[in-house]
Amino acid sequence: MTLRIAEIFGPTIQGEGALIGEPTVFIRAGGCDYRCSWCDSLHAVDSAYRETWRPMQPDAIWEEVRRLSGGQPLTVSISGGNPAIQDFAPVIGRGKAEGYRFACETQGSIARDWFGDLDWLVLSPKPPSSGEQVDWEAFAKCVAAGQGAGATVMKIVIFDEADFNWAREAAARFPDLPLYLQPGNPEVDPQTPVDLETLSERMLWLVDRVTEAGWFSARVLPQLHVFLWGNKRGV
Ligand SMILES: C[S@@+](CC[C@H](N)C(=O)[O-])C[C@H]1O[C@@H](n2cnc3c(N)ncnc32)[C@H](O)[C@@H]1O
Ligand SMILES: Nc1nc2[nH]cc(C(=O)O)c2c(=O)[nH]1
Ligand code: SF4
Ligand SMILES: [Mg+2]
Repeated sequence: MTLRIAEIFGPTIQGEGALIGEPTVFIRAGGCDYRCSWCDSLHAVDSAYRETWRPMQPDAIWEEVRRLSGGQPLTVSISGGNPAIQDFAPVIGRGKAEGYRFACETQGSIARDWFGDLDWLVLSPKPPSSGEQVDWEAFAKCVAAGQGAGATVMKIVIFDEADFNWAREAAARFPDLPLYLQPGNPEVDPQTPVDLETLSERMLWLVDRVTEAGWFSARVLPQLHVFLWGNKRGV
């Protein structure tokens, strides 16, 4: 069995959500069933990049993670694209046998049995600004598939007032999931430097909105890696 892999990189730090700041190696799967208007990982989504995705056996993927981490167990972050398109069970199995932990980032459109093998399942339903429409039945199946997982959390990207209002309703559907909000980064071209002032303004706006609304169950975090490295790949 081979998997389509866009990149494997690290160790770096997890820049988003519940595990922010934690050293991690990323496995980025190629291919996505969504086309978010502001996707910051188009090189793992757009079929124009297809020929850059490597077909890899689970053993080869695992060897690369082990090499990058020097054989020292850490948290492996599986992202994409949508990693749920493919079967990561064999990779997770190999890693867990060696004491590694696993987190996975997915939009929650496709449920997988292996979600239950994860230490962290990060479900990131997409707000209106993405141009995508959430299938809440499929999303609920992802939550159910993650039951055996160490923890399942929700992470929502917010660009504007419409996204904010949508996020409040989305969060209310799953009140038991710990909730992370992150401001959207409007500049996703790897060639264009990010404007730190714009990012700070967006973060401040979101903090203001959350506090004004008395939304005290939410945590608001920036994309730390974008502040540090902009849209550079492989970090
Ligand atoms: C690139 S996606 C890959 C995993 C999966 N497809 C998903 O969307 O959850 C990883 C995370 O980056 C977030 N993201 C993508 N583009 C972004 C942007 N322009 N600004 C802020 N977050 C973004 C997504 O919402 C998701 O939470
Ligand atoms: N450092 C770092 N943190 C991240 N958190 C989520 C990422 C992703 O693209 O899935 C990401 C990424 O690409 N780099
Ligand atoms: S679901 Fe994730 S990887 Fe797919 S297009 Fe949207 S942000 Fe990008
Ligand atoms: Mg990213």
